[in-house]
Amino acid sequence: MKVGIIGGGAIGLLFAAYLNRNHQLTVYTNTEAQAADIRNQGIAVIKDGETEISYPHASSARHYEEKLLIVTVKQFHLPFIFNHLSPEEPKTLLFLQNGMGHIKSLSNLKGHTIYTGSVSHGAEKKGEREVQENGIGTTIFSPFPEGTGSEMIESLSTADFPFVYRSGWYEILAGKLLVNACINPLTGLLNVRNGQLIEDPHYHLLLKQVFDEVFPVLELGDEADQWKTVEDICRATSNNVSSMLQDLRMGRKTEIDAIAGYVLDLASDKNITAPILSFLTNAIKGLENN
Ligand SMILES: NC(=O)C1=CN([C@@H]2O[C@H](COP(=O)(O)OP(=O)(O)OC[C@H]3O[C@@H](n4cnc5c(N)ncnc54)[C@H](OP(=O)(O)O)[C@@H]3O)[C@@H](O)[C@H]2O)C=CC1
Ligand SMILES: CC(C)(CO)C(=O)C(=O)O
Repeated sequence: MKVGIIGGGAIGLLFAAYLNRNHQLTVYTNTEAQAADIRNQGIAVIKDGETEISYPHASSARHYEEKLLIVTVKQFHLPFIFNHLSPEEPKTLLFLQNGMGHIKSLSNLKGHTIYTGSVSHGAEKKGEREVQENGIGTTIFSPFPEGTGSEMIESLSTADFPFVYRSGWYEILAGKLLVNACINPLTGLLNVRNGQLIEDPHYHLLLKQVFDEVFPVLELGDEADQWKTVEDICRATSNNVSSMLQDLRMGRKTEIDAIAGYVLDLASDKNITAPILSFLTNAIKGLENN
């Protein structure tokens, strides 16, 4: 099957390399220079010190031919992508962004079949055509705002790179948002790997304070279960540099607005104050500026 991946970042490169094993892949990059690099030298996936190269097609075109497109750009790139997707013929679109800042605008994207995805793979971009795999996870996909499964997306699934269908996009995305709102700003501010948030007793306390503020805003399931999930993810991704810390280290804009900003807006709608999250948001924005 022909599959297009929009965005040649950490997640885009990882997905392109894995899916290219069984499908005809095209990675749509932001720049022609990156597309040429990928066409000439392939994508290098570094895992446990070993490097594997794969050769999907790459293009910097803004017209996407494939019926299935996986969108792996950051939240703040999406308005540009939406402008190019709107006039396209009906397609199946799978959006893999963390956070929920994009949810309102997805409703304005008419004519396409839309799925949201929650990704638990860990990936770190090491160069224009190099990605380090920090633990393979799962992609949970859900129809948005409602619908059924997708044979096309299901056919991507393999034992070592699974795609799992679950209805109920809100619970899936809000569950991931809770995790990201707790882990990403703190790791960004403290400049620590995810595992340190539970290994150091002081950081662990800070993590719990953020959780106690975010949980009542999102109103998600059982509190003890959700707290355990946050701790488990810190443990499972203990060597990961969170995507927010990666962005800060590379001098890039972070997804703080799509993650903490979304929670703060929701808190304000519900008349809940969230001073710790507000503090963290300003700290991250200050770090972005500097
Ligand atoms: N990395 C991870 O482990 C995880 C990431 N995610 C989510 O996945 C999404 C992507 O993350 P990640 O891959 O780390 O981010 P990156 O910043 O590494 O990648 C985003 C890519 O999109 C490219 N891009 C920007 N605009 C366009 C455009 N118009 N057309 C084509 N490409 C474009 C960027 O190019 P350029 O660099 O030239 O701007 C960049 O290569 C995020 O929303 C993140 O929250 C979710 C789970 C884990
Ligand atoms: C789950 C976590 C925190 C893993 O690093 C992540 O999604 C991210 O870094 O954005």
